[in-house]
Amino acid sequence: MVEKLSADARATLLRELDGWEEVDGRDAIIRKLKFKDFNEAFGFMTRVAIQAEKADHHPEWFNVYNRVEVTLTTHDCNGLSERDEKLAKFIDRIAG
Ligand SMILES: C[C@H](O)[C@H](O)[C@H]1CNC2=NC(N)=NC(=O)C2=N1
Repeated sequence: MVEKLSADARATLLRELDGWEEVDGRDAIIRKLKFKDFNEAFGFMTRVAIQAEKADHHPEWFNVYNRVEVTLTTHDCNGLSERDEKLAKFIDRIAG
């Protein structure tokens, strides 16, 4: 069972993260990233995919050439959980 973050934990998380925004109309966060080219973007996605599979927590994402948009939420609790926190922090570490 996965629990939603408390309102406090959620607010703290949004302050700690780098460039994430709340998604309109749903309990989710999105970060829009731009890379030098497709190779850099896909390299990033590969690293996130390996981490996501390990943690059994998967992003919703969109890619065109050098742009990647990552949306995080936890379907199992219909909102943000510690799983999103961990994956968002991983993404911030590797995105620089
Ligand atoms: C059965 C399996 O553990 C679940 O479906 C996992 C897989 N990946 C997931 N990813 C995300 N983003 N949210 C989930 O609730 C989720 N649940």
